Amino acid sequence: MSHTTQPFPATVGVLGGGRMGAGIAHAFLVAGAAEVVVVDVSEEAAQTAAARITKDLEASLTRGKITGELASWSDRLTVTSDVTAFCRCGLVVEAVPEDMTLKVDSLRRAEAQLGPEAWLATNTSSLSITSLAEHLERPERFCGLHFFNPVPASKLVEVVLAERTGEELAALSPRWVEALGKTPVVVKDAPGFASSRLGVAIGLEAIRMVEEGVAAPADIDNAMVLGYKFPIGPLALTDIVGLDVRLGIAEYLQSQLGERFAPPQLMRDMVARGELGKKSGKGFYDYPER
Ligand SMILES: NC(=O)c1ccc[n+]([C@@H]2O[C@H](COP(=O)([O-])OP(=O)(O)OC[C@H]3O[C@@H](n4cnc5c(N)ncnc54)[C@H](O)[C@@H]3O)[C@@H](O)[C@H]2O)c1
Repeated sequence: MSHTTQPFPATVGVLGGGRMGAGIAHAFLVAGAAEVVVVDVSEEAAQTAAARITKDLEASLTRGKITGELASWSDRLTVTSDVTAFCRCGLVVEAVPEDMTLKVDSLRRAEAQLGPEAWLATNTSSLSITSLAEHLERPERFCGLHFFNPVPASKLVEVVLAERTGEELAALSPRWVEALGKTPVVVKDAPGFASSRLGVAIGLEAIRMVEEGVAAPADIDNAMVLGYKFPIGPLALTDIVGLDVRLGIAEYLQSQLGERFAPPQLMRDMVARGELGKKSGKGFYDYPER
């Protein structure tokens, strides 16, 4: 697939090559970006990110989602700890951990490398895009692109428009999402956007039900899957997202929307014990083979 047919910039940057960043890099590569530049915090983290993206590409090849030699994809991928590599990007998507101070610092460092015509986006799950934009030089060129996990298999991307997001970007960004083969949902910047607010509320209530001994995790999940046609139960989904990630989002929503988002003690205890869900091998369920 040629990048020239795509509405997104030919060279796309991703800041933070963790679970989401690697998936976002994979999505732009597969959709035909001429180059994807991933920047992580250290050389070691960059190597881990490169291995993660290569593994995703191999999986897509094995499943027949993409065809050709691995090299034809990996040759268009640059992974580095040097943020100046963003200077050739027309769009950078930030995907560092969910921490306001870290996000502001990271976005400012990325923006400083970009040309005046380049676009900047954040993959934050819950932080205010309008508040993040206050720290940027060009807030009109900044929006939220909220990808879902796992990125290759997820069809949804929330396009979050902040108060100062410009009209040009508001018109362009949903077209980028469509070019990735995904469906854009355009939302106004509000705590939790359209998805996390409701998804986290259901997840927290399910955890409170485990805490109160109402039912076992599998029974709570089955009630929603079989009774309400959820594709996956709220506790299994919390395991996939990561309890630590969800705890951070819940704390933020609590601060913005009130006590109904207060994280249950069980959730705090599990995070403190390192039971983070699928990625740690244990959450509400056990994952012997990660
Ligand atoms: N995990 C999910 O299900 C999910 C879904 C949607 C959105 N998000 C959001 O995506 C973002 C990333 O989440 P994740 O699950 O990929 O986290 P993660 O911990 O897997 O990855 C974060 C990456 O950022 C890197 N990093 C840390 N500090 C950095 C810095 N200063 N500069 C560059 N890189 C740095 C880390 O080394 C790591 O590779 C968060 O904002 C999260 O809320 C997560």
